Amino acid sequence: MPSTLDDFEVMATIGTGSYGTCKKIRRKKDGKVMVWKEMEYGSMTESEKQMLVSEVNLLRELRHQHIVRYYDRIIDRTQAIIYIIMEYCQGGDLASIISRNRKEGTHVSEDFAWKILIQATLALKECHRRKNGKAVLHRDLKPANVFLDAEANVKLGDFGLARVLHHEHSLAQTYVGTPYYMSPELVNNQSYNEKSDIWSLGCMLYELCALAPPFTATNEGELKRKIRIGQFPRLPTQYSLELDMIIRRMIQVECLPPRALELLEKCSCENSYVTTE
Ligand SMILES: CN(C)CCCNS(=O)(=O)c1cccc(Nc2nc(OCC3CCCCC3)c3[nH]cnc3n2)c1
Repeated sequence: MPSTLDDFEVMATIGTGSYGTCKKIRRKKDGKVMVWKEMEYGSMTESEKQMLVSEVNLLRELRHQHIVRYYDRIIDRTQAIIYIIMEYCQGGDLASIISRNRKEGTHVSEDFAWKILIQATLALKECHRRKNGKAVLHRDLKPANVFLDAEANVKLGDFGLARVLHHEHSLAQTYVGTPYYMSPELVNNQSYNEKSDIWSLGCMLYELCALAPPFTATNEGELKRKIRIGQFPRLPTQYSLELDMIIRRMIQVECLPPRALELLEKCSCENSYVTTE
């Protein structure tokens, strides 16, 4: 029996992203707390709607302890809105942690940084594991898309939605924001691939620790130049050389960054945080 909007009650609006609004909801039949993301599709062309359908179908296939679980979708054809129903992450997002640390002049611990690194890399490994020849790329890895559950375990969110967003009519096209995590492939107008996700993950982990992205600039041209050069400061000295080195491996221009699997092999000799899969 497909879900309908009446099966849920809205508890609160969590926020609005580049694709629409995210609301905290409760399923009436059992009280389970979830979220739904509302996306208007009225201005999409047929091919863009097809892309949306295929991205949502890909979300349905992603089942992993460190990826936000997709539960269902409801299509309201009268309002041309699709509601994507997903797992609620009680711990919020990393963007909120970074902005709080910036304000208070504090830093996440080394243990926390390793935990996020390993769990997010496990999530990417799962997505990049080719399923019938088609890897699922995130395409928009950033602190606002990395959530935490009640035990501060990573839940990677909003997979694939970025591709839907960058259709020519979407609001996201007018979405402002400097692309600090732009990978060398994108700087050189090459196609986005798994290693672009790893590059963005490295930039995100760097910002989690240093409270600033590795590459900053006042305009896109300067940012692209800095990314091509690929030099950035070491993490704050409270963080180990090992952590700095592994993040540096992910943000490498000359030789492409490692794949998720290579990273995890490297982590397993560094730390005992690697969760058993
Ligand atoms: C824009 N900011 C001020 C955000 C304020 C809100 N803080 S926060 O740190 O995201 C926060 C606070 C408490 C709970 C949750 N849980 C949560 N949030 C999601 O998306 C948030 C949404 C992402 C796009 C932009 C708008 C917000 C989820 N997606 C799938 N499961 C989700 N669980 C998040």
